[in-house]
Amino acid sequence: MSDDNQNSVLLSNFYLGRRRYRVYYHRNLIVWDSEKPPCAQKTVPIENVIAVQHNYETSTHPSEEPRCDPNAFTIHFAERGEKRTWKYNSITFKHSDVLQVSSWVKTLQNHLQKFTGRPKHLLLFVNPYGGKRKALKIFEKFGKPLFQIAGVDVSVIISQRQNQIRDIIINHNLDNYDAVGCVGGDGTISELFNGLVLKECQKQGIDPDDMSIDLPKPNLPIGVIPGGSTDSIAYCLHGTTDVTTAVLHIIFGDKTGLDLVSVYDETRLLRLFASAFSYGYLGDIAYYSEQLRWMGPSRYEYTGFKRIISNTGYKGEIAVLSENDPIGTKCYEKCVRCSLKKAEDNDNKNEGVWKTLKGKFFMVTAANISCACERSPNGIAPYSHLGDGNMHVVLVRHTSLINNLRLLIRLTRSDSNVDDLDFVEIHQAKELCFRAEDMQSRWNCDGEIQHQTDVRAKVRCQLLTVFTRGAPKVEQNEKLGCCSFCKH
Ligand SMILES: Nc1ncnc2c1ncn2[C@@H]1O[C@H](COP(=O)(O)OP(=O)(O)OP(=O)(O)O)[C@@H](O)[C@H]1O
Repeated sequence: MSDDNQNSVLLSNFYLGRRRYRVYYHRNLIVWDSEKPPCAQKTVPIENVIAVQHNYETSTHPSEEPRCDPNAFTIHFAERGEKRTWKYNSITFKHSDVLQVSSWVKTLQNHLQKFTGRPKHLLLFVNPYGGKRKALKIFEKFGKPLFQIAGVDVSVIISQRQNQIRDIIINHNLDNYDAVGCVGGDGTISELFNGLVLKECQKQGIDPDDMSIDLPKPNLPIGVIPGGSTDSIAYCLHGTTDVTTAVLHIIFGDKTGLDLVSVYDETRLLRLFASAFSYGYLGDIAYYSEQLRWMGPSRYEYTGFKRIISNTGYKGEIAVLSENDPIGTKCYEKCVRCSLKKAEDNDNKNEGVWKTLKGKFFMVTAANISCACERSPNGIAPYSHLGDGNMHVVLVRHTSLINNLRLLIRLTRSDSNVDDLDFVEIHQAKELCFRAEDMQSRWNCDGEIQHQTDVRAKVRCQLLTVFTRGAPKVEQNEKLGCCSFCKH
């Protein structure tokens, strides 16, 4: 914001119904307080304002265009709700002097134009198949009205098959859009960013199968609106799976860098993931639950229970490339660790030391983010950051059924982690290499099944730009979790 905007002052008395309010705008804050008791003051930073509009009078006949009411204007804004959410609110002020009204509207609209990162033309993919199959309803009810108020022109594409979103992104010209987004779960988001990175590779003539090459950064930011079953990526980005919060995060236009991890077999790039890449228990859940999709999200509880009872261990060898970076802080809004990485302008030169670990594992998980979700409020890797250039490799040794249950109970609680269990090891890594021995499981890659077992993976620091203001810190007395088995 320029100094001009910082210093400009507006002060007027407006009416809200019959009550008179003193309203002023100074230093990017809109403040109103009632003149008579009960006194109530409200402050809205301009960055939380969605739109400022003249009011329209309802026409008396359907053929008549609604007429502008020159004596009233509305401020549409966002404010903090419960449990890390944002909610929408609005206030309409009236004044007998039309000049007062138009001066406020003009000034505030001018100030809003300074937020140049706010998207104007959004291409939004809706997956009608994921989660409880309500993604379209979610968009119609929570997304569309807010985007309309904010003046975001949204083009909606409803996906009709698996991988269609990825194919559309790769094969169509997206020059008319300044952002892309989706309503869906982790698999839908994965299609979106896999498509964007491959498109950029095509454009720049880069071979995506060459692991030693830096992958190009897509130039379109992405918006993530939860509409799947687990919605772990949305939860980690926004701190909640509340849809209104996700939509407001797109409208605000604030962005952050998200690491992606590219996974290869011997010859080619298999896929990029943003959340978790998991072998053994969670790989089996992805594989067996896909056949029970008709059950909705509860398929994960059902398959999870069956797999835990079977307590299968898988032998394998894993090598991790680690730098001597300390683990121990959580990733919240305005994360210092992630912003330092951004400033370093990471060039993916992965220096560090390779460590090799062998054994029989109940589960091997590479977590690019904490993988928290509604059912696992801390996630399997609570200290994994959105954009610090590292993944956390969580190794769960094959052990007793009781220990597996201890692990799962810990995962579902908001007051405990898994890192102090003696059969769990966590390694911070920039690269990993896995080789399966004898009996083989599958990999679960952001919820999608990957059948190749012997793989290599490499973190691509802040390859993706996503709309979010980040997840605020959880208050001590806030309860976010429930108790059921979790997919991640
Ligand atoms: N019209 C469609 N018909 C069938 N599959 C589709 C369609 N559109 C998208 N898909 C596929 O649906 C799969 C599931 O989507 P998604 O991952 O978003 O939901 P989910 O698995 O319920 O949620 P989560 O991954 O958060 O647990 C993805 O693999 C996606 O490619």
